[in-house]
Amino acid sequence: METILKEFFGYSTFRPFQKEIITQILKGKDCLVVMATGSGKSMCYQMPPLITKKTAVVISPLISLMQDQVMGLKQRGIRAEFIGSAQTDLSVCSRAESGEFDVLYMTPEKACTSSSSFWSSLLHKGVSLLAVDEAHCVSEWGHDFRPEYQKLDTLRHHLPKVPFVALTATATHKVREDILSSLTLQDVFTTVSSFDRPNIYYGVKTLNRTSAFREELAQEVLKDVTEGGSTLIYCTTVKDVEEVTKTLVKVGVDARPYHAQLSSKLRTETHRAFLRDELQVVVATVAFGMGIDKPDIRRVIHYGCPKSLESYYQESGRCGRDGLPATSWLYFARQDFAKGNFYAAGAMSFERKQAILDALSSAQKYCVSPECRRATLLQYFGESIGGVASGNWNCGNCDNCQRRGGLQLLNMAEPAHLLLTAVKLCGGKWGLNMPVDVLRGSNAKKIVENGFDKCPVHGVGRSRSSLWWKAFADQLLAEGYLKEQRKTYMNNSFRLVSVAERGESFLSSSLSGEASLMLPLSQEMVDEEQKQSGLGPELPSDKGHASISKHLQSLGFIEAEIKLYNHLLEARLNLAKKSSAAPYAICSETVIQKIAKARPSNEARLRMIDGVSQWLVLQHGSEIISTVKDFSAELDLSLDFTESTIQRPPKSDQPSSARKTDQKVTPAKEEAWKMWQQQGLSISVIATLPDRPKPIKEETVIGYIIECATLGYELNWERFCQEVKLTKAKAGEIRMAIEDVGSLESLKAIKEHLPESFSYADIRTYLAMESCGVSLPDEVGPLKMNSDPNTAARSSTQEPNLPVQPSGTDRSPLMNSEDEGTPDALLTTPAYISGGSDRITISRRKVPAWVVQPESKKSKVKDA
Ligand SMILES: Nc1ncnc2c1ncn2[C@@H]1O[C@H](COP(=O)(O)OP(=O)(O)OP(=O)(O)O)[C@@H](O)[C@H]1O
Repeated sequence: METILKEFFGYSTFRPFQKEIITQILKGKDCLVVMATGSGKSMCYQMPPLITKKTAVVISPLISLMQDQVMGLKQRGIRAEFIGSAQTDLSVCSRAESGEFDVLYMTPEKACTSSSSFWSSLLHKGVSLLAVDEAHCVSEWGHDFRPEYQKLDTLRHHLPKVPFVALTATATHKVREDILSSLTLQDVFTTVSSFDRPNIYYGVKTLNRTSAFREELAQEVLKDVTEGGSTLIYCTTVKDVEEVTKTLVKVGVDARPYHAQLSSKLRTETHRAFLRDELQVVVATVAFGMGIDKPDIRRVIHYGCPKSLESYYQESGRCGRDGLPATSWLYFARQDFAKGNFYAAGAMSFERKQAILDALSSAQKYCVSPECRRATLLQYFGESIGGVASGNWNCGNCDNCQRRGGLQLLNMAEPAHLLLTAVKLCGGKWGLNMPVDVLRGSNAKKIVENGFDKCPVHGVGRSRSSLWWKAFADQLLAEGYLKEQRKTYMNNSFRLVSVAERGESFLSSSLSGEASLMLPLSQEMVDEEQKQSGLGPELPSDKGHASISKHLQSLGFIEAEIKLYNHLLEARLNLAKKSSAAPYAICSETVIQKIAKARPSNEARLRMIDGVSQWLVLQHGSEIISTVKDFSAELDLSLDFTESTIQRPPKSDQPSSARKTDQKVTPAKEEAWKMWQQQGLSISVIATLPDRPKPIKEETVIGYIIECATLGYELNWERFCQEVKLTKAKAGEIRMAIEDVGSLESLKAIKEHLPESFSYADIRTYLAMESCGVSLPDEVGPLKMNSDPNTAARSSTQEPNLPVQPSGTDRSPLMNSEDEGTPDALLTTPAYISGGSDRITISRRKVPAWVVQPESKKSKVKDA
C-alpha cells in the first residue's frame, strides 16, 4: 500500500484512518466514512482499485466535481473517467464495461438508470467498490438533500458482494443513521474523525448591502489577492453575486461571477479558468458549492449568512484543503436570518420544513455567538472539545479568540433588565422587532395601537441601535434568559419571543438592585458600538489573512527560498498549461515548498520528497530540476539541502543507517559494499585485497555492490558510473539493444547485440540504476523520460528513452504487471522495461537474479 501511495500519490505516509478504511474495503466490508473536508477521504476509494485492479465506481452529485477529480487522477497516471450528461466521449460507457478504468465516476441518475447488462459486464471485469461521495445527500436532514440519492440502494442488486462505501464531511447523528439505512449498509466499518480544520481561521462580521460597504470589502479582497492564491466568495442571491463582482472588478480584482442564470458555457469557462489559476476570484451562489475541488483556495468569504451550519462548514471547508493557512470570513446581515420561510417554501414535508428552519437557526447562532467559532462548529457536529465549555475554549485561530482582550466579560445587567422588561410587556405574542422598537421609542402604528408607547421602558434604549439590541437579544437567547417559540401562520413560520424562567428570576433579583449579569460583547455589538462612535464597522485587516510568505517564514524559509518557491510556482503554471491541467493537479503547493527547501539536483533526490509521485518525476522531473538548478544558482542557494522535509521512501525506518532494506545480503557482499561506498576503495582494489586468500574478479565485486544497491543500500551512483565507465551514449545503446532483444531474460543476448566494448558490468549497472529509479549523473547526461504516451513507439532517430508512460488504453505501470505478483511482491520491484520491438511498456518485475550475479552463475539462481 505504501508503495502505491508513493508511486501514484507521492506520499510516504497515510493520513489517519486511510489505511484502516482501505484495508476494510479490501476485506469486502461496507464502510461509513465521516471525515473532515480535506482530510483525504478520496484516497480511501482511489487506492483499492489500484491494488485489486478492479474498477471503483464512485457516485458523485456534481459533474464539475467529477471532472476535477478525473483530471487530477489522470495527472497521477490513474485511469479515470466519468459518465454523466456532460460526457462527450461516447466510447466511455463501453470502455468502462470492459474494465478499462481504475476509477469510474457516475452521477446518481446515471447509476440508477444504467442497464443491467452494463452492470453485469462491469461486474464480470471486476468492481472493487461502490463509493457514494457526499453521502449526506441521501438524507432529508442533510443540507444538500438529493432525492435521487435515495434510490442508490437499488445498485445492491446489480453489485452483489461489492463493498459500499459512503463518504461525507458533514453528517450529524441523524444524517448518519439515514445514510446507513438508505444505502442498506451492512456490518459497517464506521470512521468518524475530527471535524476540526486547524489551518482555517474563522471570522464573522456584519454586513450592510451598500455600495460603500462593498467597496471597502473589495479593497480588502484586493489586498488579499496580491498575496497570491485563489478566493471564493459565496453569495446567497444572484443580485449579490453581480453587485459584488462588479465592485471587485472596479477596484481591479480579477473576478468573475458564477450562478445558475449564466450560460453553462460561461460557467464552465469560469470554472476552468479558476482551476487553472487564470482567474483569482470567483463570486458564486452556492450552486458552485460542492462542485469545486481546488485544494489551494486561500480564502472563502460568505457574503450573507449561509442556510445552515452544515453548508457553511462544507463551503468554508473548500479553502485550505492543501493544509496550508487559509481564512474563512462570514459576513451576515440580520435580514439574512429572516429567510427561513423562503428557503422552506419548497419543502415537501413538515419535517423537511422544520429541518430547514432549524438549520438556519443554527447558522444564525453561529453568527451571533461571542464564543470560539471552532468550538461552536465542532460541538454542532457532536464533537467533544475536551469537556471545556465553548465559552472558555480558546482555539487562538478565530476572530472571537483573537479579539483584543479575548472574551472580556461586562456587567450587562442594566440593558438586560430593560430588554427583558420590554419583552415581558409584549406578552410573548411578538417577534424581537416589537420589544426593540419599544425600547428605541418608536411610535409606529402597531406600538401605539397596543399602548406600548405608554409603558415605562418606551424610548429608554434609544442610545443604542436596533441592531445592537437584537445582537444583545441573541446573547440572552443563547444564555437562556429569553426563549423563542415557532408559530406558523398562513404557511409562514414566525418566531415569537418571551422571557424564560432564568430571565424571570433575573428580573426579580434585579428589582432588588442586586443583580449582575456578566456577558461578553459579541462582534456584532462591538461593530455597532464602533459605528455609533463614528468609526464604522471594522473590516478584517491585519488578522485572519492567509499569508503564505509569512507561513513560509514561520517554517524557517529565508528570502531567497521564498523567491525560489515563487519561481517554482510559475514553472508549475507553465507545466500545467502545457499539459492542459490545473496547476494543483501537477503537484500541490506543499510539495513545491518542500522542493524549494530541499532543492534536489537530480531525479532520485526529487523522488525522495514527500508528495512527489513517480508520475510527477516521469512527466516533469527534468523541468522541475532545471528550474531548481537555474534559480538556486541565481539566488545563491546550495542544492540538495537535507532536512526533515525530505522523507525516505516507504520502509526506510533506519534513518541514519546507509542501509534501507530489511533484506539480507551475505557478509562478503556487505563487506564489498562497505569498502566501496563507505571507505572509498576502488573496485579493483577490493577485488585484489592482499588479505584475500585468492583475488576475486572485479565483475564479482561489481555484482556484489549492485546487489546491495538494488536492495536499498545507499550508493554513490555518480562515482560508480565513472568507475564502470557507463556513459549516456552507452546507456542509450544498451537501451536499444534491450528493445531489439525484446526481453530481459538473457543478459548474454543483450550483450551480443552490443559492440565488443560493452561489458556485462555496463549492462548490469544500467539495469540496476533503472530498477532503483536513479537517473544517470549529470556529466553522463540525464536519461530522458518520454512523457507522451503516444510517442512511445521507438524510432531509431530518437534519443533513446527510458521508462515510457503507458498509453491511454494501457494499464498504469503497476496495473500492467506481467508477473502478476501479489501487491506485496511489488513493494521492492521498481520499474522495469519489457515489451516488443515497436512498443515499450513498463512492467514491474522482480529484479532478475542475473542483474546482480555474474553471468556464469545465472542458471543456478532462481528468479527472485
Ligand atoms: N496520505 C496523504 N498524505 C498527504 N496528503 C494527502 C494524503 N491523502 C490525501 N492527501 C491530500 O489531501 C488533500 C485533500 O484530500 P481529498 O480531496 O481526498 O479530501 P476530502 O476528504 O475528499 O475532502 P472534501 O470533503 O473536501 O472533498 C488532497 O490534496 C490530497 O492529495
